[in-house]
Amino acid sequence: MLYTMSLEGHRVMLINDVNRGNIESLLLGGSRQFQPEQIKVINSTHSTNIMACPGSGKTTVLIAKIALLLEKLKKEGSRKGICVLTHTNVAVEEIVNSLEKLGISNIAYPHFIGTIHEFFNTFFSLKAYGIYTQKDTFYLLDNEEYKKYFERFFEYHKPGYWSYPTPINAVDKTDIHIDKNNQLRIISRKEGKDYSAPVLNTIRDMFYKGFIRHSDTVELANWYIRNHKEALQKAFQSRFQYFFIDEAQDTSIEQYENLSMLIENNDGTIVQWYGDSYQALYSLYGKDDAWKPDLEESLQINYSNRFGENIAKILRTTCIEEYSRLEANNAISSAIPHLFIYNDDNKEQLLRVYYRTVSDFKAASFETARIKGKIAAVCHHHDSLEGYSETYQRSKINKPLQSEMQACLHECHQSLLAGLRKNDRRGGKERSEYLKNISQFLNDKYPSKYNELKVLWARWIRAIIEEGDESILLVDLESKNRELIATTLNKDIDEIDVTRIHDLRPRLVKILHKNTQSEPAETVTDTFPVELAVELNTIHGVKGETHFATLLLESVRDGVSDMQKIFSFLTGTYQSDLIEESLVKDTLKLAYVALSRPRYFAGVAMHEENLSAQNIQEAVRHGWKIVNVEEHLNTV
Ligand SMILES: Nc1ncnc2c1ncn2[C@@H]1O[C@H](COP(=O)(O)OP(=O)(O)OP(=O)(O)O)[C@@H](O)[C@H]1O
Repeated sequence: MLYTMSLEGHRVMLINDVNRGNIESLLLGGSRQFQPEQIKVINSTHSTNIMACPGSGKTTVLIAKIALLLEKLKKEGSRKGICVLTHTNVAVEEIVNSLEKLGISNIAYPHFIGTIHEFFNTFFSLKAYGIYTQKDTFYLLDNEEYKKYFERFFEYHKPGYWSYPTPINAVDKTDIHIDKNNQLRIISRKEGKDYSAPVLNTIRDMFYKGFIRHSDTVELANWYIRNHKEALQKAFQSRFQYFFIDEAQDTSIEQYENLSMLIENNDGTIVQWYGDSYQALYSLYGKDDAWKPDLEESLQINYSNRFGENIAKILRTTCIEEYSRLEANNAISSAIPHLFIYNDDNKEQLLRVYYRTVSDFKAASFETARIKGKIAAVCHHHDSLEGYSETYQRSKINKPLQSEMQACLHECHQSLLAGLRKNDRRGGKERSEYLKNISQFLNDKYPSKYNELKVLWARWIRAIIEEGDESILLVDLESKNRELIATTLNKDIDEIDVTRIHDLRPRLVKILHKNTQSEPAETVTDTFPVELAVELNTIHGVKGETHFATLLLESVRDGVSDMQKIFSFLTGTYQSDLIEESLVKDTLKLAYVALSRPRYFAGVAMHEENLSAQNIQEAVRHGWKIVNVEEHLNTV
C-alpha cells in the first residue's frame, strides 16, 4: 500500500479518511463512497493486474488514483511522471474530463495520457517510419479507407491476365514485418496458400508511399523498440514512475509485445493493468488473449455497482470461467431474466414485445419509473440483426470513420499552424522548430495543453456530425488555441491575434459531408417508429456501455444457434467440458459482455426450434421468466 507522511509524522495511505470525502463527492456524487476493494486498488503501489468486473468502477478508481498520484509527485518535487494508456479517444476524454472535475487540468510533461496508438505513434512509429523510409509523414487509415486505396493501387500492380475481382480481403489478412536484416516483408495470413505477388507488391508499394494501417504502425513501433530496446527501457523508466493501462483486455498480442519490451527489466516504474479478461473480444475465433492476469496474484474488484442479483446470477455461469465471486449491487432491484421465444411468423414482432415487456416492468415500480437509460437489443453479427427488423440499417451518421477523423484533425493542425505563423515574428530557424512536425513538437513540449486541445477538436468534430451545440466548444477552442500559441511563442495571451476557428468549420464539414454521403459508418441505429425506441447494435458496438435493458438476440450460422450452445451456462450450469469448443467460448464472452450492460433488465431471445421442452424447464427452474411472443401478441 502507498503511504505518505502526514504532518504529525504518521504514515497515511494515498486515499485516507481525510482526503477521500472530496474526491468521492466529485467523482461519485452524493454521499457515495468508494468500496473496500476499490480503496485497496487505489492504495496499491506494486506492479500488478487489476481484474475488475463489469460496472466495478475501475476507470473511476483509476482516475482517483491518478489525481492523488499527480498531487503526490508534485509535492515531492519528483521529475518522474505518470503514463496512462487506454484504447479509445472517448476513454481518454473521460479520464481528462474527470481529472478536470477534480481541479487538475495542467497535465504536462513528464506525464502522458492518451490512446495506446497515440503512444506508439508519438514515441516510436513516426520516428521509425522516418528512419526506415526517409519520409517524415504517413497517412494513417482505418481498414475500410485502406481498402479503397488498395483497390486503386492494385490496378497498377495486377497482371494483364487478371480478370477476377480485387482481392480486397488481403487487407485484413496481411501484415507487414521488418525482419532482423531490416527487410520489409509482407506476411500472408491466408488459409491454404499465400497471396500472390501482385497483392503483396501492392501492400509494399502503399507502405512506401505512406498509406499505413494501424497494425502497420504497431509493427513499426515494434521494429524501433527492438532496435533500441535498452536505451528505450532506460528512458521509459526514468520518465515514468507509474504506468497504467486501462481496458487491458483490449490489448492485442502485438501491442502487448511492444509494451512488454519497454517494461521488462524495469524496477523503476510501477506497472498496473486494469481490465476484465472475461470481456476480451479481441481474441475471438481461436485467437489467444494477450493480457492473461493470474487471478491468484491479481487485485480484484468483484462488486458491481451496475446491476442487481438477478443479473449477477446469470453472469456467474455465463462466463468463460465460473465467476462465483461476482457480487451484485443489492440496492438495485433488477428484473428476473426473461427468455423470449419466437417463431418465423412472429420474429418481426419480437422487438415490439420486448419493448412492451420492459416498459411494463419499468412502469411498475417507483424505483425504475424515473430511471432513464437505453433499451437495447444486441447480437453477435450485423447480418443477423437484419432478420429481427426490416427497418434495421447501418446508420450513416454519428460515428466518423477513423480516416475522416484523421483528415479533420489534419485540418485542425493546419489551422493551428497558420495561427502560429501569423503570430510569429521570429526568424526561420525558430519557426522550423514547430514547422517540421507540429504534433511531435507539441507532444514533446506541451503535452498536456496539446492533449486538451485535441480533446476539444474531437468533441467539436463530433458536435458537427451530431448537429449538437457547438457554441461553448467554440469559445473553449478559441481560448485554448490562443493559449497554446502564446505559450509556444512565449508571448502574452493578449498579444495573440485571434485565430479564425470559424474558417476551419467549412473545411471540416466538407470532409464529413463527403464521407457520410458515400460511406457506411460503424454505428448502428434503428429507424423504428418512436414508440419502439429499441436501439439495435452488435455486441462489439455496446462494449463499455450501460443500459436500462438489454436483449441478447440469438445468431444462427450454418444452422447452429449460438444461444443453444451456451444454454446450460445461461441457466446456471457451468460446463467446463464444453468450454474448449471455440463457438462456446466465443459465445460466452459475447454473452457476458451483452448481459452485463443492463442495470435492470436482461433478456435472451431464441427461436422455438432451438429450444426443447427440457431447456424451457431448466430456464424456469433457474428463475427465468418465459415470454412466448405468440401468446403475448394474442393477449394484447
Ligand atoms: N463506489 C461507488 N459507488 C457508487 N457508484 C460508483 C462507485 N464506483 C463507481 N461508481 C459508478 O459506477 C459507474 C461505472 O463506473 P466505471 O465506468 O468507472 O466502471 P467500469 O468498471 O469502467 O465499467 P465497465 O467495466 O463496464 O466498462 C460510474 O457511473 C461510476 O460513477
